[in-house]
Formats: sequence, C-alpha cells, structure tokens
Amino acid sequence: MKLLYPVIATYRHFSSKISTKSPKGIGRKNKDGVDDPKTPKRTRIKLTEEQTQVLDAISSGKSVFITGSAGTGKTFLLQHIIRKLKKLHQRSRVFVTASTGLAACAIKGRTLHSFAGIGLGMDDRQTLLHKVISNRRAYRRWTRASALVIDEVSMLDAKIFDTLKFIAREVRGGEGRDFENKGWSGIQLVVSGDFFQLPPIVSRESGKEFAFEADCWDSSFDVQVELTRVFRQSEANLVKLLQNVRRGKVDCEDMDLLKKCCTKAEPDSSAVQLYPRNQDVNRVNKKKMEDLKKLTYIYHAHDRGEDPWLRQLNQGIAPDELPLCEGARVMLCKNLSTSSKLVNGAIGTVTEFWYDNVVVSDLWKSEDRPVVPMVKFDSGLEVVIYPETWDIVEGDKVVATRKQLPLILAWALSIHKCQGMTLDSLHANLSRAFGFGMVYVALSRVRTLDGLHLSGFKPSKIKAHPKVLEFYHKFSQKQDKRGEDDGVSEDRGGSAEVIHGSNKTTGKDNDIDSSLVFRCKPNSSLVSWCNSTTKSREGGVTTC
Ligand SMILES: Nc1ncnc2c1ncn2[C@@H]1O[C@H](COP(=O)(O)OP(=O)(O)OP(=O)(O)O)[C@@H](O)[C@H]1O
Repeated sequence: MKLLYPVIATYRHFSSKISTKSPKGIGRKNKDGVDDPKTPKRTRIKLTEEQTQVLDAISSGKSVFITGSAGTGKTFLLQHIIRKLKKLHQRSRVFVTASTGLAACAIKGRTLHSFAGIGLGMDDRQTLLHKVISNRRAYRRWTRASALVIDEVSMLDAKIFDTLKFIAREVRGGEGRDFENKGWSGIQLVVSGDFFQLPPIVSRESGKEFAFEADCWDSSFDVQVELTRVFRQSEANLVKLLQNVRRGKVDCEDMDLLKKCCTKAEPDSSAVQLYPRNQDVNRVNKKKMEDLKKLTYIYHAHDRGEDPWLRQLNQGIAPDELPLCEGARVMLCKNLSTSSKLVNGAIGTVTEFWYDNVVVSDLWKSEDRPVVPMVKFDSGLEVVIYPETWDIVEGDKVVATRKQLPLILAWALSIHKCQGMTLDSLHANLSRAFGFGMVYVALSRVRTLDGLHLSGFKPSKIKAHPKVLEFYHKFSQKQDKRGEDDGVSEDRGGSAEVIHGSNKTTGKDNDIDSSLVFRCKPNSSLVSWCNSTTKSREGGVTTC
C-alpha cells in the first residue's frame, strides 16, 4: 500500500465526519434480531456488596473516601458513582477530577488543579483564593459545584487538600467559617485512592505529605470505605505477595516467587517494559522504533483554544507528536469500548495503515489521502484507530481541544504512567526504583504470575511509608471496632463512618457503558484522519 501525505485542510474536512461516529454499533442486532457478529455485546458486571454499599451512601448524599489495594475496583466503581451523581445533581454541577492528567483521562475528567483554578497550587492559601476569585470561570465552577470527584488521591498533598476546602468555604460560605466544620460547604465529595501507591511530590517543609494528614481530612467525609476484594489477580499466592509488598514486608514464600520472576525465561515481545525513570522509557521506545526500519508516520496533535488552556493540553496523556510504523507496539490511552476491553491501557501492535476511500472519492482525485493505523490488540481484536478528542471544559464551555490518535508507544512505560493500569504481561526493571510504593505499583499491574518478569530487583526497594502504615492501621482498627455489624454503621466519634463490606456480589446488574463504536474488520468506508503527518525512514524525517 502506497501512502501519501495529507494536508491540514483535509483534517478540517474530516473533523465533522469524525464526530458523526456513534456508539450505535455496540451490541447491535440486525433486522432479524440476530446479534451482529462484528459488534460485541454489552457485558454486565455485578457490583459487590461493598461496592453497592458505597453507591447507596452516595445516593443518600454522603461524602465518601474510597480506598483499597490495587485492582479492587476503585476506578471501576467511580465510573458508576459518576453516573449516579449526574442523576442526583445536575450534570453540569458534577465535577470529575484526578490528581494527574493521566488518571483524569481514565474517568473522562480533568486535573483537580485545573478544576480549582489554582495553577500549580504553590502559593499560600490567601493568594490561591485571590487567584480563584479573580478568575471568573474558576469562581463559577466553585459556586456551581454540587459534587466533586477526586481520583488517585495518593498523589495529592495535604496542603492542597486543606487549601481546597478553604477555598470551598470562602467562596461558597456555609455554616460559619470554622475550618473544622464538617463538609465542603454543600459540595458532595467523593475521593478515591490507595495511599500505598505512588505518593505526592512535596517539599517536606510543612512536615505533612499525604492528603490524609490534612487538617480537614476526617471532617471532609461522612463515610470512609476500604474495598477488600481484589479483581485484577486471582492466584492466591500472587494476591498474598502483592498484599505483603504493599505493606513493605515480604516473607520467604514471597521472596521465592519474586526470585522465580527474576530468573524465568525472557518474556515475549508483547510484555510491556516498565522503568522507574522516563529517560529509560524514551531510550527503549526510540531504539525499538529505529530497529524496525519501517516507513514512519508522525502524527501531530491538532489543538484548538487559547493559553493557558492550550498549555494544559500537554499535561494530558495524548502526545503532541506520535511516530508510528508497522510493527510499533502501542497502548490505548482512552477508553473506547469497555465491553470489548478497548480501554485505557490495552496494548497492541500496528499492523498496517488505511486510507479513507469514501472521503477520498469526494475530495481528492490524487492519492493525497490521510491514513489511520490498524492495531491488532493482544486480546485478538483488530481495530482501526481514529483520532479522539480531549476537551478542557470551563463551566459548560469547551475552551481547548486536542485531537490526536488515542495511542502512545508502549514497548516501554514509566511506572508513574502505568499506575491505574491492568497489564497481561510485563517486564519491570527495578534497578533504579526510588521512593515508596513504586515496586508495589509496578508489580500490581499484572494479572498473573506467568505474566510477571523482573530484573534488577532488590528486596530493599520494597518500601511502604510509615505514615501510610499507621493510617491504614488506624483504619482497620475502626473496622474491627465495628465488629460483627452487617455492612454500614455509624461511627460518629468525631470521625467518619467506616464501611468494611463483604465480598459477595449483589443480585443487581450494572451495565458497563460502552461509549464508542469501533470496527473489528474495517470495510471500504473508513473514516479517515490526519491533520498533518510527516514521514520518515530510518531516522530521516520528511515534513509534508
Ligand atoms: N464488581 C466487579 N466485578 C468484576 N470485575 C470488577 C468488579 N469491580 C472491578 N472489577 C474489575 O477489576 C479490575 C480492576 O479494577 P480497577 O482498575 O477499577 O481497580 P483499582 O482499584 O482502581 O486499581 P488501581 O488502584 O490499581 O488503580 C478491572 O478490570 C475492573 O473491571
């Protein structure tokens, strides 16, 4: 297949066509009522009893903190919660955020800092308050908010958490200005995360690091919940190993397992290589691309909007520039279809590039056609990947937009980038691991022991922060106090109620929303895209 270069004008033409893509194909039946084999059926996943209890608490307007080890379904549950909140409150009054752009992407939200209008949040609280008040849009968000969701709270520091509550109370008023008062002046708060995972990056001046050390932490929640059932892994010895690594203490049995992971045969090329540092990640990806010696297309993101929002687009996951060629290992960085496992983190290989015949017939007589990559995912699905849109929204208005293929190169990933992901096979090089929780985050991405390969591993790299250990120790003491209580009970001794649910599933079915259509076997009417690509061979880059 001969590939030629598209031009920017063609992109403009396509943008409307792309937006016509709808989710109708998912689970579709033909006119005889028979399931269309090309489109997968919706799958139904039942919430566990503990997950249902959380949802019930949310329905009754409570502010909730959800924690639990990796793979217990915190993010999965948040997606249900967000839908529930949007039914309870007006949609535009529910703000979905996360501590990082990457985590925000997984729940179709924005960063907490951008919601709050506090820039990097480095100033003192009065300056930040002034910043919010003088920013009409940020001020409006704070006054409109009925519910605020914050995911990956482990990476949020105590000072920011206190500052946000301060801003909420100053902007919205409330019953007195006593900082210790319960609540965020009428905002229903839903916060999720596992403090044993990656910690915040903070200066140690204040002596407080983690959000749970914030003065207002306990008074911010009616309910604090620990999810206990691990879904990501099912092998008992792996679950036990991960629980021990999480707490920074491994026994002989665990060490034997880890040693086996260090010595078994090299993983196949489908294993994702995890590194603690970006330098190594970039080096490996670049080298792998070069080794393929294939015609390379470089996809440039198409951005619209103004600063400062334009700049914020670069903090998100969609790359500004994405080089692709046949054979490139790639990872989806957006959820396309949950039921088909085309989710953020799904890994595959570019098999070829496709033209758009329909558009071409309308627009071009020549061969100047945009191309889109076909990706064969490791699940077996082969899908043409189209550009996606990432929006920054202020109130109800979109203020900046990035259009780019929802892919990143994925021979190697940083451990920071993989927090939140599920991987089938990984090779973690932990020789340069640093800080608390890093080894736990790396190991807990994998589903099975078979898929876990390690190198450069030293037991001393397994570290859990003493403050985090203490926080969870107190947490479990509260749970123990509840004793035999069945499910939710009140614990109003100055702190929030604690739920420790059982692992049974409920009878209720809960739909997993499939939000985008894709084609398993692309036909001749591919929607095509490219705003401006460049091509290169063996390192030489040609710009169109
Ligand atoms: N009730 C459930 N039944 C079946 N599978 C579930 C259930 N809840 C969650 N899962 C599955 O468990 C896996 C892990 O979920 P999720 O990524 O939400 O965990 P997490 O707690 O956010 O993990 P991490 O802390 O690593 O980000 C996902 O594949 C999800 O679909």
